[in-house]
Amino acid sequence: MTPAARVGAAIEILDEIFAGAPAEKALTGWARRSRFAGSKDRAAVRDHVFDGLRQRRSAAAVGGAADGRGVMLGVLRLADAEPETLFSGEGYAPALLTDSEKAHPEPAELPVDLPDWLVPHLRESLGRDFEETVLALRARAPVCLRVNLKKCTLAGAQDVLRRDDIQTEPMDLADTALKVTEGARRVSQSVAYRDGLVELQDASSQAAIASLELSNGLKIMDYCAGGGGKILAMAARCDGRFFAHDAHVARLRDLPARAKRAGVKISTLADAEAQAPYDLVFCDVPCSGSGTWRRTPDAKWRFKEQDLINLNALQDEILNKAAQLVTHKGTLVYATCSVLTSENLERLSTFVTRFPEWSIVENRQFLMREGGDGFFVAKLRRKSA
Ligand SMILES: C[S@@+](CC[C@H](N)C(=O)[O-])C[C@H]1O[C@@H](n2cnc3c(N)ncnc32)[C@H](O)[C@@H]1O
Repeated sequence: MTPAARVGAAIEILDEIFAGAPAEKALTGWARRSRFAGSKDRAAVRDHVFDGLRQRRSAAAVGGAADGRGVMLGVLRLADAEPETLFSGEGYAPALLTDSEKAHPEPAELPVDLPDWLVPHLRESLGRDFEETVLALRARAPVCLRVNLKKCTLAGAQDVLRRDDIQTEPMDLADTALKVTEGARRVSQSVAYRDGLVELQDASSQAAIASLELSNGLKIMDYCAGGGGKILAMAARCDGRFFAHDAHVARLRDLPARAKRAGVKISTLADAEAQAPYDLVFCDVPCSGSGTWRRTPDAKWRFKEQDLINLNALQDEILNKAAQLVTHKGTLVYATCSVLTSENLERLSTFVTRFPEWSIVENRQFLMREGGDGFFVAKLRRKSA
């Protein structure tokens, strides 16, 4: 496909998404209909579509219309690309720019790329960091790897990755984190990945796990384990007994293979109580994902006020249940990939008000300016411990 045809495809897909289709479904549907598109074409089209979703409002303001064409035109202008060469009207390229598109004035100020109802929530949660976070949400997220210290050093992993033409650099945020600077799409086929030397994991999550200062011999439960990213990171940092649970058991299905690759043992449990109590219960609760909206920009436009209310109730319920699984002197960890106070400190103050025997020992909000995703982590212990 020509660069212009890729832009044309992105316009078509964005229109489907704006009409209500989920982004992944629209992208897969297009790929199925477009057998001529190779893997590089699919990746380029996906990048355009995700740029359009991240910058939906600002790009529409710059492009002069809120449809796929206006948004793509705006995305290109915001990136200082030359849309005239791509909107050529030739072959599968978008139609030539109209006079009014060409003359569309630059807006004095770019709108915030968030649904209106969310703006005050985010402004209140982030205070002085609001503007910077809004800007960060417009940009692509870095691809980060976690080096498995049980198998190799950072430098050793970099060497093995280099042999597969994957270039990386260490990140300040976490002692295990590498940022991929070249060859990101080759990671999942690389020797380093296949042999369990590295896993894909955002640097803030890695830093959150490092902050737990885990010691050998602990019995640890990852209560909302999903694919198991957090328990794998914990198991790589100490020797202990590791358990993973998820309300949706099917989400744990990849974990045995990932654990094997990493050279660690993790038992999956449908009933978390079966092996309770635990020295540490980690709750990576379901959340808005606001700290990761650079990676899943469709999610921020779909997220509704009622979703936040429902999530807050679920977050409270999970904390209440998980607390009962912790040994008397043990630690309860609460984490989200969100920057919204209502999902973070507010949940913890609701919890300690209801259960005053617990107190918050430590908490940290990671922001995108530190190099990783937005992420929140807090440690709680019983006052009598
Ligand atoms: C943020 S995700 C976890 C991601 C995972 N820790 C990782 O690093 O890949 C939240 C998980 O909580 C699970 N979940 C939802 N409700 C739950 C509940 N009541 N109890 C336990 N897990 C729950 C979801 O199925 C989902 O997999």
